[in-house]
Amino acid sequence: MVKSTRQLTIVIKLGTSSICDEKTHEPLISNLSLLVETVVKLRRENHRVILVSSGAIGIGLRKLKLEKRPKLLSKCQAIAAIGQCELVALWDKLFSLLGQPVAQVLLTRNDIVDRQQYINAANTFSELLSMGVIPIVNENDTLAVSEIKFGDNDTLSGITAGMVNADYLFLMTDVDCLYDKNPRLHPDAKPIMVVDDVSSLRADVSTAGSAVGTGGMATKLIAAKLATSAGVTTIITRSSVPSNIFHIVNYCQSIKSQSQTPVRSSSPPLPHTRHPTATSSDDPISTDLLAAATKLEATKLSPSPSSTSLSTATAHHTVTFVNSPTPSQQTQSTSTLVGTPTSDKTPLKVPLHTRFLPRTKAVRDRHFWLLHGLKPHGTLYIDQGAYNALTRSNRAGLLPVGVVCVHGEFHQLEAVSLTVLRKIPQPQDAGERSPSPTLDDGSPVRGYSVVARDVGRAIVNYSSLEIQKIKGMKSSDIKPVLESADTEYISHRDNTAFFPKYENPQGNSGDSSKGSEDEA
Ligand SMILES: Nc1ncnc2c1ncn2[C@@H]1O[C@H](COP(=O)(O)OP(=O)(O)O)[C@@H](O)[C@H]1O
Ligand SMILES: N[C@@H](CCC(=O)OP(=O)(O)O)C(=O)O
Repeated sequence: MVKSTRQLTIVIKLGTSSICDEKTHEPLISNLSLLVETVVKLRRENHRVILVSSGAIGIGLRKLKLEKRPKLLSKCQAIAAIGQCELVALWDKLFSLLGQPVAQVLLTRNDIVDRQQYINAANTFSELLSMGVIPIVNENDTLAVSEIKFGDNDTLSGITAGMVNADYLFLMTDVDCLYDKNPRLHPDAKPIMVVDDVSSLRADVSTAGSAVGTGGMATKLIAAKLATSAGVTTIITRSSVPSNIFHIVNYCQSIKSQSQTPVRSSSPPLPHTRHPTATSSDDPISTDLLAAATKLEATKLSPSPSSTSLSTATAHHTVTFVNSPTPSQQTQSTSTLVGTPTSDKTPLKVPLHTRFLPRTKAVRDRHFWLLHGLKPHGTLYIDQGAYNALTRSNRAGLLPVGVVCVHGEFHQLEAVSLTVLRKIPQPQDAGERSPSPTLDDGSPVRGYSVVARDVGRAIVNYSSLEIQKIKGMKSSDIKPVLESADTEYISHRDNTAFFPKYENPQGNSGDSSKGSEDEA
């Protein structure tokens, strides 16, 4: 049972490797049944659950008695169509045995690029959840070609979790957690228990996973980054013991409630992970991470004044409670429950998992959609003045004067990525020798250097061709140059959004703005 006084929204993503056998592609009926039991228990406790289920292609392969995925896209799409039918029938059958209604939701990226359709999808989820139904989500593989594909269900689950403002996203897979390297290839891989910021994580996720899975760990990290930015606690854990979800949620909830209360100065030093080998059993493992994690989250809840600025922007610290266990710890770890006492002095029993901490300042609703629902069709390179104007507390829109360079071809009302450039100061004295500005850092313009790439998104009011003509100009020049000017803004402030790391750089009041920001 989940010890939460309020209703939680939990998104559970199950990868292909957890749904069907890697070689035979036979459905893993016992796994699926256990998951169904867990989800139904959560429902009976009044929590809201969404299942993101992969497996259409795997199940389709088995139905057609094919050994592996064909290379041809249209063949894969046909197989997915066959498999999806069987997959949802299987889920429906299992949930029906326990009287739980389900609904199928198939999405492509294109479906959520349009704001109204995004809202429609969010409203449908909301209705289904309030009816007590379990939405079962998959990518609509039959329609999705590369340009309009999420590409993997990890990303889709991250977007779904953000869309419904979930409390938890569980990425259930065939390993216990994230390791510092692939445990299938490296038996000495070390588990990573808590991640504060995915961007600064040091783990090798470059190697592929199971034969049936799509993205391996790399796409799980993308999903974790996406979901945590929306305030969703994200967990990677093994799928074969779904009831672990209860232990993990209880553990996280108790950390949350403890982090609201002052941390005692007698908190023990940061403990080490206790885990025998990289490829562990399914037994729940207890750790004594609670106090340390509580301490960490208390720090997050009352952060010290930030010293982050754009030019010096560094990622938050990453906490990876990683340690090579000594042989004595190895023996101890599987058998002893060493939870740090909670307020009621009960040790907590926690199965192995990786927990990605949610951002305290969550990106929600329209901003989440701008950053993650849209697909950028090009890049606008803006100067630092424009960046300051767009991110200060009384945010401005983007004017032509702040745009230095345009890359890609796009139409009006399409989305672009934003990159910030800085002008390299030139020596006053012409005789003074200084390094001539170069394009070494990948800057598209001589005399400028790149401060930060892909800091945010903007929906533009002018096409790339039009912006090429008016970039660097005053707004009053738009009409003479383009012969018409619907708006002075290249992008309205409601149509721009910045990733959390770049959202509010310190000292960016906009007061000292010059040039573009004067106008903005
Ligand atoms: N650093 C890592 N830590 C854990 N697993 C990793 C890591 N790097 C690669 N992997 C691989 O990722 C796999 C899980 O991804 P994947 O096969 O796509 O699963 P799913 O079908 O559940 O999405 C694991 O089986 C593992 O082999
Ligand atoms: N939509 C595809 C799954 C794609 C996918 O992301 O698979 P996985 O990496 O196993 O979660 C299918 O249903 O087969």
